[in-house]
Formats: sequence, structure tokens, C-alpha cells
Amino acid sequence: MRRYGKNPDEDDIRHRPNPKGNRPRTNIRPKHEDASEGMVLTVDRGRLTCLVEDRPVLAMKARELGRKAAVVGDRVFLVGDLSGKKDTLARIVRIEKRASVLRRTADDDDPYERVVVANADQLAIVTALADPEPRPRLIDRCLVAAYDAGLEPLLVLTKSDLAPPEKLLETYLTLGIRYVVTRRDELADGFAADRVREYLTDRTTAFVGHSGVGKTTLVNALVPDDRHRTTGLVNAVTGRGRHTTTSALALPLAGAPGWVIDTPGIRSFGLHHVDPSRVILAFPELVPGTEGCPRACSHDEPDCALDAWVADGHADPARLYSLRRLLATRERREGD
Ligand SMILES: Nc1nc2c(ncn2[C@@H]2O[C@H](COP(=O)(O)OP(=O)(O)OP(=O)(O)O)[C@@H](O)[C@H]2O)c(=O)[nH]1
Ligand SMILES: [Zn+2]
Repeated sequence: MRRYGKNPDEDDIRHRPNPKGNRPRTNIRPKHEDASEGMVLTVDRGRLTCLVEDRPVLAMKARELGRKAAVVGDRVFLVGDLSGKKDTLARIVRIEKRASVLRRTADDDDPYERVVVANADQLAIVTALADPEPRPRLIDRCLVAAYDAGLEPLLVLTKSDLAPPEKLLETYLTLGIRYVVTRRDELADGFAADRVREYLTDRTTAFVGHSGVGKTTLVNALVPDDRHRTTGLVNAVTGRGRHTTTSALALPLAGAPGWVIDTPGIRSFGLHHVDPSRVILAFPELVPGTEGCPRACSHDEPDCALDAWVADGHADPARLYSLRRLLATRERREGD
């Protein structure tokens, strides 16, 4: 698996003073030794549906977790009634350290980060080739978020029955991004799902896309029949309606091991949280060229050493251009 960078989640590093002073460490036992492991499938107004063994269990966060929130994809430990029966409520007592964190801010000037999905290793960026028109800047912003989170991006271009993909793909050639193109008739006969599934096997893939691009249609083709979301986003796990669904939803991939994590349609992708030093990790051949950069270089400023280094023939200028294009998406423009 290719990874673009580590994503240390500061939240997970707990600095707890030792209240017992110098008492021997053996006296400190892990709490809740009997807790069972589960995975968060969806979150709905403070209630988390977790998969424990093979059953969905409704749970809430234990007080002792404080402000730390569990999100979809989190591996958690639960205690209490884990039968999954009606009207039971278990408690989440621990959240495991996350392998990755996909974040977004509602707006660039909104410092409040939302952790959208934990532990994904791939980001499927779903874009229609027409109806609605593709928005390259939105795609670029999703790419930046993927690189920042250490997720490998996959472009999923839908509705190729309405418009051809070539022109849009040209833009992404130099980025070396994997892509898959689908069209309406291949949805019905299963070919679209077969082709997309190849990229999802053994992985945890978060799906993002603008409303109306056909994300739900595609996700339904990829997950078991009884887990279908109706268009209008009825929560397939809790069965509740659209107005309650603001969370992502993890669904098992049908026909192969893997997880599909559907996220609500997005209109924008705020990048307030993005660190440019991580975006360059998606361009490994450019990294040695940054040795001559000023400290904390954004790689998109006049003193950046990459211009001279690339001019000397060390790397393809088109790749530097692509890096700059992605870095520039951090500045918000009308319609992002
Ligand atoms: N022509 C064409 N239409 C498609 C294709 N895939 C989906 N659609 C249609 O596009 C519309 C939107 O599809 P959805 O799957 O609801 O889109 P979505 O991205 O989930 O949108 P939200 O539910 O708003 O987030 C529906 O009318 C689909 O039938 C395709 O490959 N070709
Ligand atoms: Zn630089």
C-alpha cells in the first residue's frame, strides 16, 4: 500500500499526570479489561452504531473519554450490553489510535476541524463528467485533503454516457492519479461495480463527492443489497431518514473484503487545516529539491528552491506545476 505521509493524531497522545506519585507502575491496571472491540459504522446525534463481532450495537461515549469524539471508522472498545437488542445502549470506553484522519473545515476561515473519517487508506473522489459539470478546483481540494491525510486518491468519473472523460483526465495525468470511469448502462449490468471493486479490495475507502454526481447509486452497487441507501440518504444502519444523516456511513464491500465509507454530499471542502509540508509528500521526486528552501517554505513563494532545482533538470517541470496548482487551491475562490 502506498502511503503519502504519517498522520500523527495529536489528540491521541494523552499527557496524564500520574496522580499516585511514585507508586509502582504495576498498581496501575488498564481499566475495562473486559471491553470488546468494535468499529464505528455511523454516528447520529451522539449515538454511535458500532459493529461488534457481526452485530450492530448502539452505543454512547463514556464520560471518561471527555471531549474526545469517536468518528466513523474508529476502532473502539465497548462495555455494557453488547447484545445489539432493541433499546440497549453500550458505552465506548476507549478509542484506538488512528492510522489516518480525514479532516475538513466547513470553510477555509473556519478553524473548527471536523474529523470526517478515521482509519481510511483511500479517498475516492466521485465526479460526474456532466450533470453536474465537473469542478476541477473541488477535485484539487479533495486531492490536497487526501495527501494531507495520507490517503491514496482514486478518481471515480461517473456519467460517461453524458460526456467523455479525456479532457478532464488530461489535467490529472501528471499527478499520476489512478482513475476509473463509469457510465449508466454499466451500472445496471454490474460492470461498473466490478471495475470499481478492483480498486477497493482489502482497503477502507472513503467516498466524497458533490451532491448529484451519482455517489449513492455507485455505493449501492458496491455494497450488499440489504444495506442500500435510497437516494435521499436514508441511513441504512439506523433506518432513519435524511434529516438525521449528517454522518458518514461505513458499509462492507460486497464480493470482496473491504469497507466503503459513504460521506454526505459536499458543496465545498475547506482546507484551513492543511499543512503544505505534507502535500509535497505526494511528489516524492521533488522532496530532495526542497533542501535549499527557506524554513517553513510553502513551496509556492518566490524564495522556494524548487524553481531553480527543476530548471536544472532534476525533475519534470509539469510535476512542479501540478504541485503549485494543488497548493494554490488553499486560497479560496468564488464557488469553491
Ligand atoms: N446518466 C447517468 N446518470 C446517472 C449515473 N449515475 C447516477 N446517475 C443519476 O444521477 C442522479 C444522482 O444520483 P445519486 O446517486 O442520487 O447522486 P449522489 O451523488 O448520491 O447525490 P446525493 O444523494 O445528493 O448526495 C440520479 O438521478 C441517478 O440516477 C450515470 O452513470 N449516468
Ligand atoms: Zn520551497
